[in-house]
Amino acid sequence: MLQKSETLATLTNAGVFRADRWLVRDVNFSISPSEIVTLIGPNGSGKSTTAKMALGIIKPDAGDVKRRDGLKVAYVPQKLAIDWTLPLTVRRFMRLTEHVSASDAKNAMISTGIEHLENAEVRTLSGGEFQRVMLARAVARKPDLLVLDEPVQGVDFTGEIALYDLIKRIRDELRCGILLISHDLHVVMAATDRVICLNGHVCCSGPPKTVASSPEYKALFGGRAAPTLAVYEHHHDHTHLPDGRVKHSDGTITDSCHKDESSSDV
Ligand SMILES: Nc1ncnc2c1ncn2[C@@H]1O[C@H](COP(=O)(O)OP(=O)(O)OP(=O)(O)O)[C@@H](O)[C@H]1O
Repeated sequence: MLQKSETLATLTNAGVFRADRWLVRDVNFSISPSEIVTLIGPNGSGKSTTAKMALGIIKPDAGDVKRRDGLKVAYVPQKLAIDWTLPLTVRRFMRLTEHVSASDAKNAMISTGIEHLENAEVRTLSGGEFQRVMLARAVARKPDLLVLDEPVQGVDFTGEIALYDLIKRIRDELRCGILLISHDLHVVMAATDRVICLNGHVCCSGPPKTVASSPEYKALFGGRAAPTLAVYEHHHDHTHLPDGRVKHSDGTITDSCHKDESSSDV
């Protein structure tokens, strides 16, 4: 277990093996209080699997995952299995399955701007409203680590910026670490401290490049968002074999995704 003053979660060479293959392998990163880390990568690259390791939902088959002692986590998954034929108000949904006080639920609704939806039926909400309700529900738990899997799905561009602004504000208010998952390079994003690019393993990681000078982005996201908007460019030019080795676009196979680090050409 990590001590109170240390990082919230640390993954060291962590990997998950299922159905005769590594879903992710050799994942190394940590997340600290008040830090926003974004996992990006194509579909099926292991973003959700990695986040679930950080949360403790999945145990690593290789390497190690350490979480701070007593860490309180909240997770907004990509999909929710809820029977929407049942009538359910936002107020009830906020406290369903969680030990959340009425006042914490109310405060979370206020801080996420959904107070006016308190008596609305969940099944009638728009995509963007539902995302906010999900976020409010997670915030009400006052987590140390908040994991949001594709938080902007179904949200338009203007709504995306508002949602990212909100995520940043939540980080400032709760001083929690936030692990975001996105497969969309174009929305990597106004408030990210660090980007981790996954493709079965960590391809690269670091602070996102600022694209404040790009007129297309300014036009899309507006002057206020442009200075903090970032994009991370990366080309996935290799695939991962079931045994963990890497096949490059020229057909060579090595142990590492960066060819110059290892070469066992076949
Ligand atoms: N329990 C499991 N058994 C076998 N394969 C699995 C299991 N869970 C996930 N996978 C596979 O592992 C890969 C990574 O899945 P994961 O959900 O982590 O990807 P992702 O990067 O979050 O994808 P997306 O962007 O599509 O949400 C996928 O190919 C998926 O089909």
